[in-house]
Amino acid sequence: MREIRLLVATAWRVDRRLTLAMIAEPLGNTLVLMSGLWLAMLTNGVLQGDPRQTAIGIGALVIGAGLGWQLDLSASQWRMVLGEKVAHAFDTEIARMSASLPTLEHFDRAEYHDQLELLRQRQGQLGNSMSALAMTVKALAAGATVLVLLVVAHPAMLALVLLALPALLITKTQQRWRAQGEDSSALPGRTARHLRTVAQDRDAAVEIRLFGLAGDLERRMNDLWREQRVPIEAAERKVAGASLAQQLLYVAGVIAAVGFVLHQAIQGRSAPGDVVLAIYLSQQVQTAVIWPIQAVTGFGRTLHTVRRYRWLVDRARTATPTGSRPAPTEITDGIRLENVSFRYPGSEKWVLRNVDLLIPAGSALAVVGENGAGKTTLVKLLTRMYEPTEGRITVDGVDLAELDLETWRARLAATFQDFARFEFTVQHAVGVGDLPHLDDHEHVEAALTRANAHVLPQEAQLGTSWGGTDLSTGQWQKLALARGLARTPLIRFFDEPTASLDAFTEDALFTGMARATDGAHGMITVLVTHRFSTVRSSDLIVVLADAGVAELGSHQELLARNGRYAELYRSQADAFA
Ligand SMILES: Nc1ncnc2c1ncn2[C@@H]1O[C@H](COP(=O)(O)OP(=O)(O)OP(=O)(O)O)[C@@H](O)[C@H]1O
Repeated sequence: MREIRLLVATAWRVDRRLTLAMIAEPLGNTLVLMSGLWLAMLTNGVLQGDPRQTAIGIGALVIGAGLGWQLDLSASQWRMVLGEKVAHAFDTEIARMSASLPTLEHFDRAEYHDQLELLRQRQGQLGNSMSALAMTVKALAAGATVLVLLVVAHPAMLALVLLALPALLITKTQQRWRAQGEDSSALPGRTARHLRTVAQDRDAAVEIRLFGLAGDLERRMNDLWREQRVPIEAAERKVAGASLAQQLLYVAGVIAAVGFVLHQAIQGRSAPGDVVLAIYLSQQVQTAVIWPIQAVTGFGRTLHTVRRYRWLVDRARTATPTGSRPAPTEITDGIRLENVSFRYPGSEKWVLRNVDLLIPAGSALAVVGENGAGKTTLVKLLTRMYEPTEGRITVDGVDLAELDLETWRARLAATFQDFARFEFTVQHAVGVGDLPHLDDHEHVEAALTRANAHVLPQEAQLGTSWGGTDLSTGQWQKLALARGLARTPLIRFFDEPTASLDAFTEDALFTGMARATDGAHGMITVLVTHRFSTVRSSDLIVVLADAGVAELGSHQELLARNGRYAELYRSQADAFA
C-alpha cells in the first residue's frame, strides 16, 4: 500500500491533470465492454419485435462504445506521457539520493550495490509503474464489468470465475520464481556491468591494451552473462510451463460454459440475447479473468522495484544522523582525535586504533606513512565521509558528530589524488569548488592563478564527447587543485594532490599557496603525501604505521629522533641525490 501511495504521490507531483485523467481509461474500457449488453438488447428487441428495446440497443451501442473507445484511446496516450514524466522523476530522484547519502559507508556494503544494481536493471519498470497501476485499475474494472455481464447472461457462467483461483495461485508462484531468479542474478549482473565499465574506461584503456586483456575481459563477461541468465531462464521455463497449464484449463472452462448457455437457449430457458451475450463474453472472459490477475501480478513485480526504490529512500532518510549544531567559523584551539579507532564497514581490520592526536589551529600538518597506513582514511574521518568506529574527533572541544554535516563540509576544501573530471566549462569545473561563486569569473581566475592551472580559457568546454577539449592527467589535476583552492575553508586537505605533477611543483604549490592563508580563522592545512621534500615545511608531521601514530613532530625533531621518519626521509633524499 505504501508503494502505491508513493507512486500516486509521485505522479500527482509530476502532473496533476494527467494523473486525474488516468480515470478515463478504465471508464472508457468499461463502456466498450458494456457493448455485449447492448448487443443482447438489440438482438432481443429485433427478435421480439420491440422497437423501444431495439432503439435503446442501437443508441447505447453507438454512443457508449464510440465514446468509450475514444476515451480509452486518448487516455492510453496520456498514460504514456505520464509514464515518461514519472520515469524522469524517479531517475533524477535516484541519482539525487545516491549522490546525497551523507557518508560513503554505503559504498562498502554489498547489500547497497545489489539493491542498486537491481534498481538500475529495472529502472524502466519504475517509469512504467504509473502505467502499470492505471492498467491494473483498468483490468480490475474490466473484470468487474464482465462478471456482472456473466450474471446477466446466466449465473451458471460464473463458474468460470472458479478458474481464476488456480490461475491466481499459478501467477503468484510465477511471481515468486521470477523474483528468486532476479535476486540470484544480481551479483553476476553487477560484476558484468563493472567489467563493461572497465572495458570502456579511459583510465584502464592503456593497461587493457598493454596486457592484451580485451579477450580475457570478453570471456569473463560472457561467463558472467551465462551465470546471470541461468537462474532467470530456469525461472522463465517454470513460468512458461505453468502458464500453458493455466491456459488449457481456462479454454476448457470457456467451452463448457458457452455450451451450457447454448443448451439452455435450445431448451427455451434463456432469451436469444443471452446467447449473443454469452458468445460475446466468451471473447471477453479471458480478459475478465486472466487480465486482472496478470495485471495485478505484473503490478506486484513493479511494486517489487518500487520497494527497492523505497529501500533507497529509507536508506537516504535514515543514513547517519548529521548533527544539528552549526559548524564554527573559526578554529581557536584545534582539532583533536580522542582515542579514535576505525575499521571500514564489513571489515574486521582496524585501520586506526586508539589514536590520540591534536592538530593545532593555524597549523600545517603533513601525514606520511607507507601504502595502506591509513592516511586517506584519516582525511575521510575528518571530512566525515565515515564516522569513527570508536572514540571521537572534536573541533575546539565540540564533537564533529554534533555538527550539522552540511555546514561542516562547507568549511572544508580538498584536492584528492582520485579527483573528479567534471566535463563542464573550465569556469564551472573549477567554480563547483565554491558554488556561490560558480559563475564568478574573477573568483575562478584567482583560483586558477593560485593553482597555476591556466590550461585553457575559462569559457572552454572540457571533454571531447561534448565537442570540447580533453586534458592530460596533469592538467586535469591542476584544475582539481584550482577547484580545491576556490573556497576559503577552515581545513584544506591535499591528499596526494599532485601525484601527476613533479616534486618541485608540489613543493612550490604547497608552501607557496596552501600556506598563504595560514592562521586566518585558525585554518588548518592537512597534506597527505609520499614526497618528503614537501613534507619538510609543515609545522607538524605525523607518521602513521601499525594502525596508529608512530611518530609526531616537526621535520627537525623527527630527523633528530632518527626513527622511522628519518629513515624514510633519508632513503628518498638518497634516491634523488
Ligand atoms: N572502503 C574500504 N573498505 C575496506 N578497507 C578499506 C577501504 N578503503 C581503504 N581500506 C583499507 O584501509 C587501509 C588504509 O587505507 P588508506 O587508503 O587510508 O591508506 P593510505 O595510507 O592512504 O594508503 P596510500 O598511501 O596507498 O594511499 C588499507 O589497508 C586499505 O586496504
